[in-house]
Amino acid sequence: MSVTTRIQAFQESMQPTDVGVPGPTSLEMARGFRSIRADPLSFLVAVSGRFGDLVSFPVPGAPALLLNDPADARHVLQTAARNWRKETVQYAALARVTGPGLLASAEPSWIEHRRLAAPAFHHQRLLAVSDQVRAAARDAVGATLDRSAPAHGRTVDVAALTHTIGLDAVGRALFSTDLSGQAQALLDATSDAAELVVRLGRSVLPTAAWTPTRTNLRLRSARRRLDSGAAEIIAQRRARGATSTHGDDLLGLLLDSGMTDGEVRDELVTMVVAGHETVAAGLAWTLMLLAEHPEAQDRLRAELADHPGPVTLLDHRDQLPWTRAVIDEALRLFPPAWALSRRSDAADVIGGREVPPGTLVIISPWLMHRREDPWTEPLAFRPERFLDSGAGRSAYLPFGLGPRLCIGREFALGEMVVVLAELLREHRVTVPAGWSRPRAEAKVAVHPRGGMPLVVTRTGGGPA
Ligand code: HEM
Repeated sequence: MSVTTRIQAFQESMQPTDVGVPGPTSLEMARGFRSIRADPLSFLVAVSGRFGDLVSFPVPGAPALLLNDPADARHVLQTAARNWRKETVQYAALARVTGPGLLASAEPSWIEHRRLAAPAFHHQRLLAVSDQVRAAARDAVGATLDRSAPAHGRTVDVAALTHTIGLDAVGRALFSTDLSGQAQALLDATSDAAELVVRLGRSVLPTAAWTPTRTNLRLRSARRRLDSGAAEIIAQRRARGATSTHGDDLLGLLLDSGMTDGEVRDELVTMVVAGHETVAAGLAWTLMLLAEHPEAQDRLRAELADHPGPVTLLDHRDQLPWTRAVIDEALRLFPPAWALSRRSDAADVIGGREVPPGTLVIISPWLMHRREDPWTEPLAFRPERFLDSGAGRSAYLPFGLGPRLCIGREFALGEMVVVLAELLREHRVTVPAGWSRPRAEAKVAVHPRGGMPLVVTRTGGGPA
């Protein structure tokens, strides 16, 4: 190929592919670059308001589309899932921390690891670890609030509290390990890694992992710290020895599966990253909504009073329907996973348009959950929506859809119910004087910027 032909081919590959879908121009994107980066959630809301359910972004090469029609999302994530893989910048960035673990893997062989891990999330196992999750919640609530929540109330950053519980619950339930010795180091390393992953996922030019940029160096340091945490957990378990098996928790299943230590490490770090930040953020927003809606909180406390026995990770929709509806509605308004991305292997039809191989799509639960159809008054907090017929469920995907649906869904929902029960049975949360909501910041999870300061008051049990 001549130099001129090569230059022409390069120039063509740098042109956006027009598939006849409206969207912002390159100039608009360039002008809005800083604000888009600072607040991608508002950007997504603005472009879908302006261009509708299918929006095209002016990127070089194959099309990049934002899909906000529930039927299109279902097509990509479920019906045609085989054609839409996780081969995207976001997942490549995540894989720099987690390796090709379950969450980031774009390979069809992901299914083998999913099958190996699945028994750790089966119903029987979740029932068995309910005590551990309850203990994680009780210990953290006790340590934070017994000191600091007198009868007249005290302001507490509940986001920090839910982070501690989230990490401890993963450690106890999935690895039968007390992570408290390395909790701060793991929390710091995962939050550093998460921040850097987001930065890499949003950067315009991909940087090779070996280039000594500041981000790469910091990422390497976070990864080293996570590696050493994971290595310690694996070594401790191996040191216990195995009679016939290493145990029936997730770590035992992985060690018995014949995976290499490197592969076990990837799954372990995946579960730490995917399993604590999301639940912690979801709980912090749930507590905020309950503090803003005291009547909903009183109803929840009354429901708990009618159910004095220990709460398990399962059966809460029957036993504590209001509590569960509150969680469902909080995950609608503040879905921790705010954007899912996929790339097509082969040509397909999306929203009636033919799209070529290599098309990137972004599906945002944050946007989908704010659609006026089917959600009436979508910004209002109304847990009742989830008590009845299931209206709106087609546009509800806090845990994704299809074969890549969150493996930790039942664990996460159960953990959230357990934590609310442990905290709110004997405490009330209210908003501090001069309250304004923390900004929703889109990192790996949508989390409250600067924490979630709420006033926690001891009630001594029963509705406040
Ligand atoms: C409220 C809490 C949680 C939310 C909102 C959430 C959300 C999600 C979503 C949306 C996906 C699909 C991503 C995609 O399709 O691109 C996902 C996948 C995943 N989640 Fe969760 N998650 C939560 C809790 C957890 C927990 C507690 C764990 C583990 C302990 C976990 C582990 C995973 C894993 C391993 C995957 C990848 C599954 C696969 O591809 O086979 N998540 N999660």
